Amino acid sequence: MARKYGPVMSFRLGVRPHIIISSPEMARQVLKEHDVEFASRPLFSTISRLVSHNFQDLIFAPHGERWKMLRRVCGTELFTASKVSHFASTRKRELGAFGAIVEASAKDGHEFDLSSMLHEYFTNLMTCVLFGRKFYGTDTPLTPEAEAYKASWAIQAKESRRLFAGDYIPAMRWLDTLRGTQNRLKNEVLPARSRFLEAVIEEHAKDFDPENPRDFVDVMLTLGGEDKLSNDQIIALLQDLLLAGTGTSKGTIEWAISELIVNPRVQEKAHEELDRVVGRDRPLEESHLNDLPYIQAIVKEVFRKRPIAPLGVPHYNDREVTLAGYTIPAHTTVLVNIWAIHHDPSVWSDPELFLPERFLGSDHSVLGNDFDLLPFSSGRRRCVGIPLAMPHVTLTLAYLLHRWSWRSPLGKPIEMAELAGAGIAGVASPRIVCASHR
Ligand code: HEM
Repeated sequence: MARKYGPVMSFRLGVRPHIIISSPEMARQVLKEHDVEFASRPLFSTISRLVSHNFQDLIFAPHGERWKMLRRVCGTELFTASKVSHFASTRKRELGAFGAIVEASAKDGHEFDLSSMLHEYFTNLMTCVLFGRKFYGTDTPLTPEAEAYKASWAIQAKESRRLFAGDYIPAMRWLDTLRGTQNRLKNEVLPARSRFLEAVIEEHAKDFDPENPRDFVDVMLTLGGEDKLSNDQIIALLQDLLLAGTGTSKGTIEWAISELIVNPRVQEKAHEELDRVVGRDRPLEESHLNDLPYIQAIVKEVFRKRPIAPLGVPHYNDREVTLAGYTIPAHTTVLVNIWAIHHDPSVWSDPELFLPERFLGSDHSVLGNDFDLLPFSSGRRRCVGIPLAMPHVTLTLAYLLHRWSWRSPLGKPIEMAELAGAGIAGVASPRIVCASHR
């Protein structure tokens, strides 16, 4: 479509005007030249209320004072280099627990469902970093409140895949009411979330040490002055970080392992590098990652070929903007087609091939400075979790390759189709794989 209609395509969905941007130059204009003007978010009544915890969060916040405060808290308190290294021991512990599960499942050449294991591992990793609790694989049964909270996630995931008629044609809002979404939201999702997370915050408040925070809730409780967060804001932020920090990393690793299975030459080169730098008899440590340029190139190539958020997160302009000669009316939803940019043959040679070598010796960055590589987007709304996402993804992939060789079960080739839903381009079917110990 991008090739047929050009780098700026406009269309209407009901009452809402949209544009889709599909070239690096137009992405630069939107995310850099006109960064402030396009820095807001469209509000969808049903779904926004659901995921934003009654419009208290960061991801869906319009560009304004509340967004600036939450973003500042993330940048200066949560995702600093020192906080990220503070959680290295949590990463090591959770990776070890995940490794034991893979080891047991891979025994005797059995096939197993890597997708559900990754889901549980990344959820545990994030909930430990956020509030020091695990939801999967614990010896102690979950409390009824924790079970209800976990169940509310499944409802949210299901509801957020839907399109709500009333968001596009206000006269049809009755249809959404009839479907019962508002009621499920009011009566099940929001109360379950509040009950569990309120209790977590109260428990933390009893005995936290500001000098030695155990997790993000402790850090948030130490904030004062203009950065002081209400309990509702803490809940909304925890919800955002859990939402943004699990499916994205899980999906990226699923694609990485899939690409390595269908590209055994690349997997072999990755094994060679790991054997040379780490060796098979030593455990892989986070400190090895800087010495693994080929693994890093694989991660970049996965981000390029399989961007997990192919249309990013929608941007929005509160005022009319002139963009490269086009008049973009106020209240337009702006989507940057990251997928099209990453597959543009005028920018990338053989874009359909999986070639990590294209990044060896190149200073191409995924941080939003190069507008032809935008897995985390760019500008003021760029992903705030990059400092955590990079070690989560790179360390997990290096660990999985260091310990095992990966292949598809005999007679069951890996399905490489993409499944788009709620803005995430996940794998179309769970990754059923075999792994042999190296
Ligand atoms: C593979 C991993 C990840 C990818 C590819 C990714 C990608 C993205 C993208 C494309 C956006 C939209 C930026 C825009 O609107 O222009 C975004 C926003 C965001 N991401 Fe990530 N992300 C990842 C992991 C994480 C993690 C681990 C966290 C935090 C724990 C996180 C937190 C956020 C938040 C809070 C926003 C909203 C920022 C705002 O609206 O100001 N992400 N991410």
